[in-house]
Amino acid sequence: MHISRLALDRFRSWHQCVLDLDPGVNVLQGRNGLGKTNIVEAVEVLSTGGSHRASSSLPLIERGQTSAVVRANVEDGARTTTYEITIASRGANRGRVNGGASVYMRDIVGRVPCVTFTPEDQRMVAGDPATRRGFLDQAGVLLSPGYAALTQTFSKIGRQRATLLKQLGDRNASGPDGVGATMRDAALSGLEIWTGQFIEAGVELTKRRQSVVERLAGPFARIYAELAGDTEQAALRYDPSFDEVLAFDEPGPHISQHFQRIYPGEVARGVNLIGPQRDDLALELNGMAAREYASNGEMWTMALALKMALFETVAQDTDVTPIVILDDVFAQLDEYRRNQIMEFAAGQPQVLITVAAAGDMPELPGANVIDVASLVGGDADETAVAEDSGRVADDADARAREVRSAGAGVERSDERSAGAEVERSVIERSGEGRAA
Ligand SMILES: Nc1ncnc2c1ncn2[C@@H]1O[C@H](COP(=O)(O)OP(=O)(O)OP(=O)(O)O)[C@@H](O)[C@H]1O
Repeated sequence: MHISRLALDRFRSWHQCVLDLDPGVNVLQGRNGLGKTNIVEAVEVLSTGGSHRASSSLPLIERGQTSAVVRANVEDGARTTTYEITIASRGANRGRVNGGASVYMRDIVGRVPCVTFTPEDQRMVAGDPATRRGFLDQAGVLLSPGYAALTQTFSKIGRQRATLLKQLGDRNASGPDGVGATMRDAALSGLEIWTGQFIEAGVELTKRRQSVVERLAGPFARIYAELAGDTEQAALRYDPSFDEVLAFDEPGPHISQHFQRIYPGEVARGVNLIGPQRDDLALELNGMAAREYASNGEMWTMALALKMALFETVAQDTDVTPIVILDDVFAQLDEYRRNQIMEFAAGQPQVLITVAAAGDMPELPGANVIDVASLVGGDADETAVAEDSGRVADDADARAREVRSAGAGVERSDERSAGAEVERSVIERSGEGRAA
């Protein structure tokens, strides 16, 4: 599987951009700040519904705009499929396949798997649990069908429950009176219902994550040993907040009792004190917590092994080899580490590399080198648009090319003009939350 054409509208710094990609190695080359990472980030979002450098949709949308669109023509054997996602500042993110019916974006993600390697990957070992949860969620989307929908449901329930906890805390602070007591009773019975739903969705999410970690743990330990030498032993373990799920066949009643014990604390702070939003991954080296024990180099190797384990597991479990993204790894990593990555990436069906200076790049014979500066701007003819939709583009800032997603795929304006598709899919939003 590989992406043959990628089109971005209003995605981060790109107002419009279309680029053709080859199977094998593609190098996106251009000076700092040109938008190279933004391009590969769009692929990551299409693939996993999330980005390693944004925790919400908003930063992904061009400043001042209300939505961004990413489209990709994906080649698989003789078949071309066009995937499109619309990221909205308000309302649900949407998706379409081959210009068909609008669906939730969460129903599209996972179909074009990619694994991204960045110099910041080391943070998965040394950083805070949220970074590791981000990785776990991306792995879940790629390895566990329906995972994105489950995390969305869980987040929604979590927000509702936290709102009730805050309300109860406010009432406690202002002291009970006649009206306050009635409202407090209503909030309490609401809390009981939301707690039940929170436990149900949380247990399901915990089980999914447990299964994902179990699948990654073996390859991770093996790959680490291969990279670092057999004497070092790395291990990956899931450290769930609902640890009752690991201990009991029927964890629900035990978690419920746990919630009763922590009720005063939750009301005082107005937050959900336990649940998958507090999960972590334990990364160990020779039986010790890697965060406190491993050297910088060892942490890097662990992060690399973790990403490679994800790549290998996705390829085996889904029969689709993920696209490999190497974002900025050449400028920021030493030669030994660059070589480790390149050895792994060489020969994969598609590799996207970003690089600022040509001198930072190793010899890559046969690579498709894309000058990113040539995608920025464009002359007046290139910004011409949309005749058949009756829309005349008056977008003086249009910096690149008009694109269109339809059954026939993502097309340049010089192949077929259009534009109304983008607006249409934005309109087809439901009132749901903004995550994937
Ligand atoms: N939502 C947004 N709207 C508009 N511009 C944005 C948005 N998010 C990021 N940018 C801009 O995108 C640019 C950074 O793009 P990107 O990180 O892709 O650069 P790069 O080419 O990878 O650079 P480097 O080589 O330094 O890593 C910055 O100028 C930033 O201000």
